[in-house]
Amino acid sequence: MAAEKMLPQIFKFVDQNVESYKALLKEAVAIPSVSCDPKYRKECIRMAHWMQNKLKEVGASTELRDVGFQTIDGNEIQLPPVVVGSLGNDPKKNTICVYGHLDVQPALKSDGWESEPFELVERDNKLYGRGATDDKGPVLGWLHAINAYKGIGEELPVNLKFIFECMEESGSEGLDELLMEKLKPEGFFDTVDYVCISDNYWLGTTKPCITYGLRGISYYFLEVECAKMDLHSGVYGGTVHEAMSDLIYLMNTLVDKDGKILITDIYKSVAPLLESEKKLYNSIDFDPEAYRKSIEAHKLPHNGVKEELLMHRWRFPSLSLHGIEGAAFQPGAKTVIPGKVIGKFSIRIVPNQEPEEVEKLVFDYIHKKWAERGSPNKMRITAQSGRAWTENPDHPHYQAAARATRLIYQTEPDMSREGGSIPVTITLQEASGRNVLLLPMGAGDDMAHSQNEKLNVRNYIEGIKLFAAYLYEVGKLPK
Ligand SMILES: NCC(=O)N[C@@H](Cc1c[nH]cn1)C(=O)O
Ligand SMILES: [Zn+2]
Ligand SMILES: [Zn+2]
Repeated sequence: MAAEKMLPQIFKFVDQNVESYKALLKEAVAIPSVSCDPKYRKECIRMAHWMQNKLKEVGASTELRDVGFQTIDGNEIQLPPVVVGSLGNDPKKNTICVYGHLDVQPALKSDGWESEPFELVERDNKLYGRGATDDKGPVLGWLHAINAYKGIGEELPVNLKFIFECMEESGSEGLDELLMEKLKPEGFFDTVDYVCISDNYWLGTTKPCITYGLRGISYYFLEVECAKMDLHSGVYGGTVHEAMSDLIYLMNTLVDKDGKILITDIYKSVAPLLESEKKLYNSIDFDPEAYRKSIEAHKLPHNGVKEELLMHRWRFPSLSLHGIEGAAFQPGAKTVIPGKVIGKFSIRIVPNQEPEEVEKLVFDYIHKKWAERGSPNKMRITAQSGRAWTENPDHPHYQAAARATRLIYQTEPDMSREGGSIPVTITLQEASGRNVLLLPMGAGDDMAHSQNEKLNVRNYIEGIKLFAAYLYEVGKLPK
């Protein structure tokens, strides 16, 4: 069927099935697949099985690939399997490899959610729930787009390959090895022509974008131990070198009040800013004041200048302090000296910083500061890292995605980069040797990782249409 007829029929089909799309997202959100907490590991495994069944229902052949174990505090814990699948193998059609993740960040109602985080609730045309936008909604979007072709009795315009994991929020453990040491030698990528990931967001709330860069992440666990147990501060205070004081000292040496990272030589390998690149930021649709208001921040750094803010989000590294395990974080005046505390911080790394080089700089710096501190306590630092990624946005693949976006949103998408990280992106680029593209579904105010994460009904539904149109446009690219 010609495009002029087929796509409108698909869009109509999507509009007629909105309630079933919401119901499926509700089912997915109800599985608390929190990957960072071993307590929820069974749920991550359940999530992988759930996804495998959903893929089977759309006709894909699938398998669950074992990626082994993770060591936490000396204990081996089973990693969730990776869902690998394929749908169609017509040699005349292009093949797209779609990646997404079904694990989520932790969430408790008591963190400040207005409703239960693992119960999808609709308020004001927004679907609230942990994972709604990151990344369960977009992953389900692919299933719905495939189903829409089936629903109107049309063949898919492309072959599809799928990689869905349940450990992305925790460093994608085991996935790189699966891709490079198993799937690639087995020939999984031999037929892949394009790679597409929908796991990021628009820059703002109205204008769609297509994304060609991600920062990497280098995440640190900084542990200080002063005693084998927690101690009464009235009984022991004044008689021990406290772990928490040491940790706060170390953490306070990392970054200044304006966000400048204080680690020696950390900026040395950051790619220099080219004159041609500077111009790109100018044309991006980004309103610093609306951004400030959306997070209710008092003042933005870099004097709130749009270009500076975008550069510090996309192409310069940033260091964030995340929290302290073992600290008394609950309400109330707990008078304890923690025996062991683990400080958590991360650096979003950028081209041309390599994780190994950054880790070495951080370890050397922390050991130097520790020596200066002269504490008798035990200190240990460990890291897990993923690389930054950039792609060529002038590729026909990006032009196809731009055509699909224009069709759905009647506007030219911004070509954006993203401050967040999806560690496997660069591995997919290397494993396939193909152009990789990020096609976001959600809006910039979706509050992924935060309280009251949501996905606008409009973004979900138009996003499904966008995926269907993208499949069509890539189907038209020369083989
Ligand atoms: N939507 C992508 C995303 O949120 N990725 C995480 C990845 C992560 C978390 N911990 C280590 N890596 C991110 O925080 O960017
Ligand atoms: Zn994500
Ligand atoms: Zn995330």
